[in-house]
Amino acid sequence: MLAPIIKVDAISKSFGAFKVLDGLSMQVMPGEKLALIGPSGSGKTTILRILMTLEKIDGGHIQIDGEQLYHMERNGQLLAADERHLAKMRQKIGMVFQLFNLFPHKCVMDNVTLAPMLTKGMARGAAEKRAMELLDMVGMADKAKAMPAQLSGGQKQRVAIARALALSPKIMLFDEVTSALDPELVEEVLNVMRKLAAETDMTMLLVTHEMGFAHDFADRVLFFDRGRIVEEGKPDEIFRHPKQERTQGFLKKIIAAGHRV
Ligand SMILES: Nc1ncnc2c1ncn2[C@@H]1O[C@H](COP(=O)(O)OP(=O)(O)OP(=O)(O)O)[C@@H](O)[C@H]1O
Repeated sequence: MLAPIIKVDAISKSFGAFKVLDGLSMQVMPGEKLALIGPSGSGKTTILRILMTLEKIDGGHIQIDGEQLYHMERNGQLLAADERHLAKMRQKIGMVFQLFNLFPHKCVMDNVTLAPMLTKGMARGAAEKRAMELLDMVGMADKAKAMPAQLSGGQKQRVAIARALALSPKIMLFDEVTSALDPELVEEVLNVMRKLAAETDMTMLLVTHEMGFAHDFADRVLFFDRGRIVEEGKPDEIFRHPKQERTQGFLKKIIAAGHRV
């Protein structure tokens, strides 16, 4: 039996008095392509940031690739995080953000090679060779010497994807990666993600408001509402035959706004 690569068990997370995640549990199998959908503020970004260790949890358990991310005390409190352990776990995961977050003063090539050289001690030559393969894969090999400011949003995002892949993660997290793009640039980024999904066996989690893409891309769709997963299923089940009223209401609004689901 294949074991889940991500196991989230009853986690909670509050920002001040506001409970963003409320006993959230989910499991992801290796190689699965998951879409996380749901209303604004339902906790989708927060769970990705937690998996990436950019946010800590208040309670619950997370296992990634067979190892606990955090250790808890008996009373359920988080023990002080072991930074070396977290750094090791973080290398299993790549994340692409809505706003690219490229290093503005570094060229495309240096953006991609920095992490492998710094965190894995990779030699420059090997890091550049790998970076060129990745830039080629996202169609950006001819821009290796360009600075981020010279690129379109779609090009920046494709570089950000190459950069996230440079540490050869087992899991890739995509947080609304096309939301900040002009409409005509969305497709070039989605095409890279389609290619990644088709050509690699990476586990991919995608937070998106592009329901049409979520439908085509995902093996399984999770519908989030108020910090919990209210419904999950295959794309056709969720998009064509949602069972829960809240899922139905959410999709109705999306369709009424003229979007494809
Ligand atoms: N660092 C933070 N400090 C305070 N509040 C936060 C922080 N991060 C997120 N929140 C709040 O937590 C809630 C959930 O945010 P989250 O970004 O996870 O939702 P989301 O489902 O991804 O929404 P969206 O689709 O709008 O991105 C929001 O109300 C947000 O304002």
